[in-house]
Order: sequence, then structure tokens, then C-alpha cells
Amino acid sequence: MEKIFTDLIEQIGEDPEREGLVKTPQRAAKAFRFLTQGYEQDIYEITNDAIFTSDANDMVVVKNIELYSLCEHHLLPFIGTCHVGYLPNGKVIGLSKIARIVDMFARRLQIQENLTRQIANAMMEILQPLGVGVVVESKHLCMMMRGVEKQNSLMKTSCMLGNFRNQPQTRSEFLHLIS
Ligand SMILES: Nc1nc2c(ncn2[C@@H]2O[C@H](COP(=O)(O)OP(=O)(O)OP(=O)(O)O)[C@@H](O)[C@H]2O)c(=O)[nH]1
Ligand SMILES: [Zn+2]
Repeated sequence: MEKIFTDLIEQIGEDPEREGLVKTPQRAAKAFRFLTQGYEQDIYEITNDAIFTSDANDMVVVKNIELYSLCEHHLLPFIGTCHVGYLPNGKVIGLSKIARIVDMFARRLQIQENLTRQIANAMMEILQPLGVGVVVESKHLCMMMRGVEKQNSLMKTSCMLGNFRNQPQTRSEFLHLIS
């Protein structure tokens, strides 16, 4: 990856030997490895068995989980927040693990729709709840600093599974709790 960043610097018309840029390929490669580390993770590993038996049967919501991802079309960041809710079915998950699941899928090349669905599917797989709702709201730098250059547009995506999809009341409760 370092070689690729050296080539990129050259293609831009810059001098990779210039003092400020000498270590840039190394830094950029390290940054990119971090920003795409989600490819090396899986949900069972990151949740680390923090699934607990519980007779809780009311909705659990974690909102305002900040999210940094990379748009798969331009390799530019999109930045936003994610809200996740589920209806337990005999099991609950460690609170931090929901944010870890969000990060695992965010740290890949993504479009927001797929990211939203992948988070919801992972919650279903690991917890088998009665339902899951995921809402993501982000600003895409590819739309702000280039291209159409719109600074205030916000993309909102949602994925509702199980009761969150079938029962309007459950969906409304979730949307009310995250509003
Ligand atoms: N649906 C969706 N589109 C996205 C996302 N991130 C970026 N895009 C869009 O992907 C599209 C790629 O369109 P192209 O026409 O192939 O690329 P482009 O010429 O760079 O397009 P412009 O951004 O309009 O300049 C653009 O409309 C982006 O706004 C995302 O998460 N979801
Ligand atoms: Zn983009």
C-alpha cells in the first residue's frame, strides 16, 4: 500500500521526496489499514460472548453512535450517527458491542444503504431478537467537497426487521425513542 501512495503523490504532481511527504506513504497506508480494518473482524469475535440471558422484553435502544465510513465510489469519508434498537427475545447484548458492530461494518468501503442493512442483519444473527431497527444519518464528503458540492444535505437510511418491519407500533416506538 505504501508504494501505491508514493505513486499517487507522484501522479498528483508532487515530489514524494519532499521533506513533508517522505513519511506520508507510510502514514497514509497505516491510516487506510485502520479505516478498513472491519474486513478482518467478525461479529462473533468482536462481541466476545457478551450475550446475556435476560427476561427483559421491552425495547432496547442505543442512539447517537458516531460513525466514520468510506464511500465505495470515491474513497472519501461519510460521517454521521447510527441508532440501533431491538426487542429482546431471551437475550441481551453488551452495550458497547452494538457500537463495535457499527464500527466493524463502517470500517469498510461502503454505501450507506448496505451499511445500514449489514448492521441490522448482524444484530439479528447474533441475538435472534424479535426485531431490529437501524437508522443511519450521514454527510458524504464526496457530495460536499467535490461533485455537486452541497453542504447541508443529510442522507437518512433505515432497515427494519422482524417486529420493527411488521408492527407499525413497534416501529413508531423506536422512531420516537431516537427522535
Ligand atoms: N445510494 C448511495 N449513493 C452514494 C453513496 N455514497 C456516494 N453515493 C453516490 O454514488 C454516485 C456515483 O455516481 P457516478 O456518476 O458514478 O460518480 P460521479 O461522476 O463521481 O458522480 P457525482 O458525485 O454526481 O459527481 C454519486 O451519485 C454519489 O453521490 C451512498 O452511500 N449511497
Ligand atoms: Zn462518494
